[in-house]
Amino acid sequence: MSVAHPIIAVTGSSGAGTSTVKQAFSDMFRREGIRPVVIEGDSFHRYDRQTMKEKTAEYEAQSKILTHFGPEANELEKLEALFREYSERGTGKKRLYIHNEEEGEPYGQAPGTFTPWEPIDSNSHLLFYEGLHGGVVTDQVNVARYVDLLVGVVPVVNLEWIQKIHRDCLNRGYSSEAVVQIILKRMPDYVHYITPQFSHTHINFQRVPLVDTSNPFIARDIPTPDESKVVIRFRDPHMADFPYYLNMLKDSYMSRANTLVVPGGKMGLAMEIVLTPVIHDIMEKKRVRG
Ligand SMILES: Nc1ncnc2c1ncn2[C@@H]1O[C@H](COP(=O)(O)OP(=O)(O)OP(=O)(O)O)[C@@H](O)[C@H]1O
Ligand SMILES: O=C(CO)[C@H](O)[C@H](O)COP(=O)(O)O
Repeated sequence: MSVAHPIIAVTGSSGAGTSTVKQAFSDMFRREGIRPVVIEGDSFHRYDRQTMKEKTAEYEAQSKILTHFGPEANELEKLEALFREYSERGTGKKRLYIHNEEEGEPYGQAPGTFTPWEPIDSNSHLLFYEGLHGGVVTDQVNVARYVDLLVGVVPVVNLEWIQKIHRDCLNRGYSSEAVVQIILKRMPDYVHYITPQFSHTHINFQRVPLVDTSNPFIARDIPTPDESKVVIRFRDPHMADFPYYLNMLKDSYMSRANTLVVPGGKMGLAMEIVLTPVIHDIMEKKRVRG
């Protein structure tokens, strides 16, 4: 945690919608005049796509499993070191993992490769992380302890899978069968390294569909925002101004003392209403400290 160099992290599984939520944050940052340094979680993968394929085969030959959810396929020590360095000095290094042709074009790089490490803007107001491991804690690393605001994005799992299958087939060139195989293979790492993070988060946004998603593997469409609700859970209810939220968000209600439910179509607005005061507070403390 750092008053001078705060870190905001959005953590969630692959297909949860963290990239979509990143857009909501970038709108808030723009409106508030905040200059973030943006870190993508996938840039901390340990291997490029070709090496990952080779390593996966080596693991399988030894009856072991290597997946992008677990510590062996990610440089979690480097992620922790970046968060530590940023929170102490506001400096560090970043790179990108290129998923497809479109992402690679500006860099002249092929899908499945990394851009070179480069120093981050040393005049940023805060670090914003979006990805798989923003709140990870293992025997070796504790990334969560450096994060000033940790937000979980967690659709119920059937919806998460539908979103992943759609995105990977449409934008990343995978077949639906290949995505199902990846989901299956990642399950142990999902349980051990992804879900425990949602106990460290300050706020979770969980999208719950109101249409039948009982067989996510044949679903043709992602349930729309209007076909869903969003459950927003605060670890510390004292950080929440529930009367304000209930007043601002039509048709919202509380389902528990620390939990707000809003219509799915209001997810963006709810994020803005809930998170803008928290971000203001972080920036105000930074300003007062000078
Ligand atoms: N609230 C939402 N309502 C409708 N569709 C959504 C919502 N959030 C995400 N999606 C859809 O789900 C898919 C996955 O979302 P997104 O790419 O943001 O996931 P991600 O968590 O960033 O995945 P990865 O970490 O693998 O990049 C996208 O097709 C996106 O349009
Ligand atoms: O979603 C993921 C992790 O968040 C991807 O599976 C991972 O980044 C590997 O990507 P690719 O299959 O494009 O090489």
